[in-house]
Amino acid sequence: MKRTVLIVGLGLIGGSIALSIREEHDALIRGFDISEEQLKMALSLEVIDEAVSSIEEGIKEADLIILATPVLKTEQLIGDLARYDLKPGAIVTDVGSTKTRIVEQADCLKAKGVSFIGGHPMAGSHKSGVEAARAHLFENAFYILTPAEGTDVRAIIQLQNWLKGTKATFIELSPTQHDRLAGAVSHFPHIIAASLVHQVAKIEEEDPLISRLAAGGFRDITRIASSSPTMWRDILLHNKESMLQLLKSWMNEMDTVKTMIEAENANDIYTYFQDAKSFRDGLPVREKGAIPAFYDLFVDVPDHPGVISDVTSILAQYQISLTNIRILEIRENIMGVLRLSFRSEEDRQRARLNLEQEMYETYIM
Ligand SMILES: NC(=O)C1=CN([C@@H]2O[C@H](COP(=O)(O)OP(=O)(O)OC[C@H]3O[C@@H](n4cnc5c(N)ncnc54)[C@H](O)[C@@H]3O)[C@@H](O)[C@H]2O)C=CC1
Ligand SMILES: O=C(O)C(=O)Cc1ccc(O)cc1
Repeated sequence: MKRTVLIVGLGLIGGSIALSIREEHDALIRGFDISEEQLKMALSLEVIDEAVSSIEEGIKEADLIILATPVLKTEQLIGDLARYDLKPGAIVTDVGSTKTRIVEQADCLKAKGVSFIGGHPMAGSHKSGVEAARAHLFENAFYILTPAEGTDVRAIIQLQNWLKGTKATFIELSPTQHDRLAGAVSHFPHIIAASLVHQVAKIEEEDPLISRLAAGGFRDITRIASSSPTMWRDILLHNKESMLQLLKSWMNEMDTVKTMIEAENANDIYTYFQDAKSFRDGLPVREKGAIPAFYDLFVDVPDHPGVISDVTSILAQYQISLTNIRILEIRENIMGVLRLSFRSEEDRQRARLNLEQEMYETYIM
């Protein structure tokens, strides 16, 4: 019997995840959306195999449940799930742009015999809706997972396996670190983009010519102001503390700029732009986000059933979390290589030590 996936919220992200799962798994993909129109569109674009008429109907058989709604809704839906019967061993995840409140709320699923693992694919677009969904939307992007302490490592690996069609790079962060970093590189820039647009809209009331001149840099920096207001309202409300801290330091920053201009301090103004240019020019280009590198360990493995579960159970025994596992070059009767990715250098070294004690050959490139 085919394994079953339920996607709740069939918009840009829910639709893209569904398409990426389809690329790698022969699973039955069912979907639910409060918008009848999105649901019909998802069916006709073959993003899902079946529509369900309620979440309760969809979850009974689901091995994997993906919540892909705006984050306040996701928080509420997790509370609803706790009142239903879920399939034992099922994995529940979300794709929300914030993590702390969602992971806290998911505490209520702990007694349900399922694993909740928070997730955030760090790529997307200002477009909404299933018609914009693409299987390769997340390729080369970071996909952040925020498992709560004590989450079964096997469930994390299973989830990464479900999501391997995204071709994203998985990293694990704590929910608070996630919200602090995503707050600065993703959430706060949306406030700035919207405020620049508001500023120009106000000027337009006096001089309508301005919007015809608003091209080039203004268009680049404000593209994200065309994103879904519902989604960004929810994100700001969820990540309130980070937003307030960032607003405070932003205002200090603007005061510094104001002082430099008032004083006509040419050197300081030059340095301000030069330092920003150097930092921006040095951002990683391959990845779609600016998150630090992860730590890979390569392990030679024989072509033998059970070898992967042996490696992962050694790591689990020493409570070392993996952020990614990939099999490289496995062919019949030939030694293969496992690439294990860790969150920190310390985790990588501990993994190396313990695997070598169990006679595995490891190396770092
Ligand atoms: N848009 C982006 O670039 C990214 C968005 N995210 C996160 O992904 C989530 C979804 O965002 P998008 O797909 O962009 O939004 P979207 O607006 O394209 O899709 C959201 C869908 O959820 C549905 N929905 C709302 N309430 C519902 C409910 N109670 N039950 C069932 N369906 C419901 C809507 O009808 C809509 O079809 C959000 O939490 C967002 O923070 C994460 C990464 C990137
Ligand atoms: O359009 C863009 O560049 C985005 O900002 C996409 C995006 C939106 C929300 C996220 O949580 C992650 C990425």
